[in-house]
Amino acid sequence: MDSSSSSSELQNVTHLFEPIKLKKLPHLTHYTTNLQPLPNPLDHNPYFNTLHLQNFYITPNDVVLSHATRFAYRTAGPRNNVYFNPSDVRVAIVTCGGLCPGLNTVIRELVVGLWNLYGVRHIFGVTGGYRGFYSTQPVMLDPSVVHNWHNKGGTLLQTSRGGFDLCKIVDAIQNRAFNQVYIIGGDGTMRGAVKIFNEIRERKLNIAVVGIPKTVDNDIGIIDRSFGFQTAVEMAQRAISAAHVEAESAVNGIGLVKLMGRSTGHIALHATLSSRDVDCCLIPELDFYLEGKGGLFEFLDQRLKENGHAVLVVAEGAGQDIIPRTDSQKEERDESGNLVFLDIGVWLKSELNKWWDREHPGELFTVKYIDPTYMIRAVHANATDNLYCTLLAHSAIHAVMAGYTGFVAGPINGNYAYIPLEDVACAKNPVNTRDHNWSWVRSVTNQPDFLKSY
Ligand SMILES: Nc1ncnc2c1ncn2[C@@H]1O[C@H](COP(=O)(O)OP(=O)(O)O)[C@@H](O)[C@H]1O
Ligand SMILES: O=P(O)(O)OC[C@H]1O[C@](O)(COP(=O)(O)O)[C@@H](O)[C@@H]1O
Ligand SMILES: [Mg+2]
Repeated sequence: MDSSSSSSELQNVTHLFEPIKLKKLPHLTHYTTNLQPLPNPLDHNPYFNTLHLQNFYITPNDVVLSHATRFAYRTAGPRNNVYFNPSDVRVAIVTCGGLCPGLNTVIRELVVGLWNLYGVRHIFGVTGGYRGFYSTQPVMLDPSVVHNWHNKGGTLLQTSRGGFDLCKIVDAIQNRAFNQVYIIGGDGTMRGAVKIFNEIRERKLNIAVVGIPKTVDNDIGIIDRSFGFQTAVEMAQRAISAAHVEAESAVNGIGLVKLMGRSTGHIALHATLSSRDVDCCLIPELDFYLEGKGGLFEFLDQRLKENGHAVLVVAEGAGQDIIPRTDSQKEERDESGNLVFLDIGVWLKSELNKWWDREHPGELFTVKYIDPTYMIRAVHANATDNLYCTLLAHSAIHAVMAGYTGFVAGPINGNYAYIPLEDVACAKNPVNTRDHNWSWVRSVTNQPDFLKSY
């Protein structure tokens, strides 16, 4: 008899059955009147034989579970009924914040999906980020305009930071008679999107607002990961590989790579784990120090003695507290209000050189500093990210056509779901330096824990 099925082996798992709460999604019918459900136009789409495909439409019983939070979310996909007549739909698509591989794919798939799946014909791109709503003319988009956009990096709609003027944005949405607004952006953008959604709800307008989370840093919570992240990690690995070659080819060579990661070190962590050439990975979530017992210099000294070279990866937001700043530098912000960082890579390189001259005067030593910052995000998405972008765009379209609003589409435990916009705007996604992933990094690098023992 299989011992795993013996009753003596069974364990009490009642904690698995604690109640799970379903996250409610805002729907246009919650605050507007005279909206009637219509049959889904997919019923007559030659490519989707909805009558013969079993369980084609998602029902209210279909949910995606988040094991971490014990919440259930509505499953993404087409619904039986829609709340927009395709011929009345006027779509606005906007990209905001920094670049991320896959932005153009999402735009392309929104346009093609709306056009081919639902027969929507009035689709516009708002150019240059949030400010574009009130400062530029929207551009008309159709499948012929966007057909090859998935092969291009950046955003062909252009983007920007700052320029968020709630009243002007919602007035412009109203004046241009947009009734579906697709907002692609990061954490800052999602906070703006919540305000736009609330204002539209306040004005009782029949306009759906959806957020499509974009962040190369992977700093948005709840969803499994953001699109473009895998592509960025792949590009980061190339920089690490070059740093390794440079370090190995020098006497006492250090290869230093600075990677993106404003407040989270996911790119640095994943590139470190997948490259295996890294001796130490420094991220914003982990305080570190240079001098003394357990510090970075002591560790590198040892590595150079053992291996003759070392590779150091640092996320841009790491160590910002230990770089000396002038009073004006402490106040400096970008247009969106994000603190302007000092260059941790440049500072570390200079401190490393000073340390070596002090401790090992006259001995050969080289630091090769590689800053691939924009190279890792200014590329088109790889195959996995392109597929992800496509599913995201289609998920967003199905829910908006079904009348949902104030939500974000994204994968949870590998399943596409709809999440209230407000939840996503508040959810950060820091690297947990107390979990097994970080222990794994340390076991790969053997780097210090930087916990001072005195
Ligand atoms: N709290 C906020 N409320 C309203 N708009 C915001 C907020 N934070 C950022 N934004 C706007 O969102 C856009 C993108 O924000 P930013 O932080 O630059 O990039 P990201 O969305 O990629 O994090 C900018 O136009 C910015 O003005
Ligand atoms: O020079 P820019 O365009 O402001 O972008 C730099 C920033 O963009 C980021 O990739 C994050 O951008 P988002 O906040 O737009 O996701 C950070 O890693 C970096 O600090
Ligand atoms: Mg951001």
